[in-house]
Amino acid sequence: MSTQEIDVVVLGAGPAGENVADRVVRAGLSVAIVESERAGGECSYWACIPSKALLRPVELRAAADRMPGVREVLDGSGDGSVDADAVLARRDEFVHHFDDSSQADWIGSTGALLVRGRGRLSGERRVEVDHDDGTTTSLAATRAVVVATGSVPTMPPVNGIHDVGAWTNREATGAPRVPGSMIILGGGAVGCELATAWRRLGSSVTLVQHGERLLPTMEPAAGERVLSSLRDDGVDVRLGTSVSAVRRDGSTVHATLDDGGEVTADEFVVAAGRRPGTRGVGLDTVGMRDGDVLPVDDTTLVTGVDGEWLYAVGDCTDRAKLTHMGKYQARACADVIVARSKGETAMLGGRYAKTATTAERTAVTQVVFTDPQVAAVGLTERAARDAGLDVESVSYDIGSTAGGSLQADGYSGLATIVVDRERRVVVGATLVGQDVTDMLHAATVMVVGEVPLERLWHAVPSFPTMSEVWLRLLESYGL
Ligand SMILES: Cc1cc2nc3c(=O)[nH]c(=O)nc-3n(C[C@H](O)[C@H](O)[C@H](O)COP(=O)(O)OP(=O)(O)OC[C@H]3O[C@@H](n4cnc5c(N)ncnc54)[C@H](O)[C@@H]3O)c2cc1C
Ligand SMILES: NC(=O)c1ccc[n+]([C@@H]2O[C@H](COP(=O)([O-])OP(=O)(O)OC[C@H]3O[C@@H](n4cnc5c(N)ncnc54)[C@H](O)[C@@H]3O)[C@@H](O)[C@H]2O)c1
Repeated sequence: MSTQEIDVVVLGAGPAGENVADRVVRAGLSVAIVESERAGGECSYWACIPSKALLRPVELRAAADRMPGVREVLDGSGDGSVDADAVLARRDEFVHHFDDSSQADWIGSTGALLVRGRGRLSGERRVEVDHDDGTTTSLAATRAVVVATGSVPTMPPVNGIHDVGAWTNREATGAPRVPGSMIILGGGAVGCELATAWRRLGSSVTLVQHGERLLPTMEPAAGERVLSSLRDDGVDVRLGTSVSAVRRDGSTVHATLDDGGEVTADEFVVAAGRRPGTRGVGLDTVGMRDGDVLPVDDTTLVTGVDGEWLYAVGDCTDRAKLTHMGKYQARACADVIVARSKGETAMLGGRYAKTATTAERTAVTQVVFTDPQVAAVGLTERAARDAGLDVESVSYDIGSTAGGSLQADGYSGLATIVVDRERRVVVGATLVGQDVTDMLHAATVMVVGEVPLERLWHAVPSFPTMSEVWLRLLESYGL
């Protein structure tokens, strides 16, 4: 078997891997990117894109129902209904009917070489790719190997879970028709978004979350408001319990809850978190354990492996498992590889060097597309206190701004900032409400820029927009 030499080999053509490849090629290095399923990764076909394609129509319909003069001309029903078949058809367009040729063409257009097959490390700077036809390609990376193999769903220890045809995010975002009913296990972002979408598309939904809160890593108000909205929609939310056993009896799944109760449905959906997709990736050939998280430093270099040649980006690092954060890591990773290849290592230092993933620790951003939406950046009050910061948080009702009251009748929303009292800067912000997603970036700039409150005072929000809430928050803090 001959070995092909190439500067950089990337394992996995999800959003993180693709972005490393694109940026490294643009800097003049040669790149092979290995993909075992579809170019574009989980995000494009079974995660971000199809879920948002399901959510946007039901969100828009709910917004229209909050707007007199619009709701009356829709269909007169005012019941929040949408044409589910049309929604599913549009979802199918967004995932290109699972055809990845346009993504593959894009990779080709960057100048990177797309290698179809399952890649695995086979020692220092070596990668072997097993193809479907039984052949193997051997690659030698002269500069670097980047692992970007994403994540896979966690299957909790529930008796019978492997025998009931449980759905993961794949079946749950790709369902060809609206299921009559479903039980969703897990009340994180996946569980809450799927419950919102499928309930409003017509399914009966039971959501089981073992903690006392939905969206437990976010500010408490986020989970509380999403809980209240899901219950108003008719979702049966069970908090503080889990499923101990499941069994399928014909078309019905029976789930036994920890408290002894039983719920039944057509489908059982697992949304209980994700673990790094590193099984069979050959980590054992470079001194790590197969299936482990890939620990990285702030420059995305894998720690504990000598020679500065192995990097990891995206979900497989088990940091913030979000597409945009994976792409942020990817940009840093590419620039680090290029800098090392040119011997320009002096530029690698510094908290705000382009090659540092500082925001991973201080300014992770996330939008959960429930109704209300939740948009958050940086630290929650609790996380800030746990980090030893002296903080105070203030909240303001977005519906009390003129922009909020114009946005929808009875607009309900809450904005919260977490202020570092000593430095007088915002270290975290959370917005909960209709149409708040695009307000997040203002908060992100505040947090990353560490803009002092006294300077923020001069960032005058336009009237009448919901951004006036930023001014009201400063006033509430005492400015
Ligand atoms: C239902 C759902 C909704 C989500 N919604 C959002 C959202 O709205 N916004 C957001 O920011 N994030 C969202 N996420 C998270 C987001 O999908 C992930 O953070 C993102 O896909 C991670 O990108 P990645 O490139 O690290 O991995 P992936 O997208 O998982 O891509 C990894 C790629 O590597 C390939 N691969 C794996 N092993 C090998 C191998 N050995 N050889 C070759 N190729 C291999 C895989 O086939 C895959 O194509 C959502 C997740 C889920 C489950
Ligand atoms: N819009 C977005 O940004 C978006 C949307 C979906 C997913 N994602 C990302 O994808 C990743 C995976 O999301 P997720 O929601 O699957 O994971 P998660 O870890 O965020 O949430 C899983 C939830 O399931 C609960 N849980 C775990 N085991 C359970 C059990 N046995 N019984 C009952 N509840 C149980 C946990 O308490 C937790 O609340 C996350 O990192 C998330 O941020 C992002």
